[in-house]
Amino acid sequence: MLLAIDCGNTNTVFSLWDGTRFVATWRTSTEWQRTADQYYVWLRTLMQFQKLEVDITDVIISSTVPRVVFNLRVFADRYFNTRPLVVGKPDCLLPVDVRVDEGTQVGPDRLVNTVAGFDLFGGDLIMVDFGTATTFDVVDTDGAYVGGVIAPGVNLSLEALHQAAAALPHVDITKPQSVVGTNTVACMQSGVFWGYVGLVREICDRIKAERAREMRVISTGGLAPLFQQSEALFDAYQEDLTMHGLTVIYKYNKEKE
Ligand SMILES: Nc1ncnc2c1ncn2[C@@H]1O[C@H](COP(=O)(O)OP(=O)(O)O)[C@@H](O)[C@H]1O
Ligand SMILES: CC(C)(COP(=O)(O)O)[C@@H](O)C(=O)NCCC(=O)O
Ligand SMILES: [K+]
Repeated sequence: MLLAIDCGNTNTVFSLWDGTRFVATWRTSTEWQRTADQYYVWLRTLMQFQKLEVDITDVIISSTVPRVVFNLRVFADRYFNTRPLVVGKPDCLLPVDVRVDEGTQVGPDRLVNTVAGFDLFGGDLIMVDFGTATTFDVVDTDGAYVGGVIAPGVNLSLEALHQAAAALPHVDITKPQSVVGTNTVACMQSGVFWGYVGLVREICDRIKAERAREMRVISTGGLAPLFQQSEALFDAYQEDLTMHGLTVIYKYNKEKE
């Protein structure tokens, strides 16, 4: 059984994959101080709770936080006696090219999203991932990652307003009833929600114009449905995109062994 770990700047997702489907998925906050033993106790408890008696033989990791990788490697080695595949490291092969400026360390999550997108939808894609940051990954006709865009995340934008302005409260994002807010919370939600709708539309239009071709826009991440519902910004929404990409990369490396 494969354990796939997707570590973002806010949350880390663990999924068990039996070769055809995900049998379980758990989420924890990302903390680089967490030790291998802590991961194991946490995972073991959840597996017992779901009465999952499975043998984990392989581990693959994608992490946008370099510091957590050390403890996750120890975790894989100590408890599952396996050397994990770590996306972005030279010994983890990718089924697609990466065409960016020399020396650029592309976020592994963006590489994984590219692989997943190409596998599910083919080439000429814009993958939009609503994480801590909102990333746009441009997938070429042949599946290559050719760059993209990084924007502040939805919650990060709201949090920045709260942090920087004494009179602005902590606010959760929802779709506002109208553009003109008649209270502070509504004003903040409007700024971020409609600002984001504009941001996504403008960036996608400009990418398509710059590349002079039609491209499909695929969204992922917890907040993607909020924008999809009203504004039809995306051609498709794919919930477990990053996890899917991890399984594709795992299979590719197994075949190459
Ligand atoms: N389903 C959801 N509804 C609302 N907020 C969400 C949902 N999923 C994630 N978030 C929020 O979106 C932000 C990014 O989360 P996540 O996608 O896990 O980021 P990352 O991959 O960077 O760790 C966080 O602030 C998180 O609390
Ligand atoms: C842009 C990101 C912070 C997004 O991370 P996330 O929101 O998923 O935690 C991450 O992909 C990253 O650190 N990238 C490195 C720079 C680059 O991709 O060019
Ligand atoms: K992510």
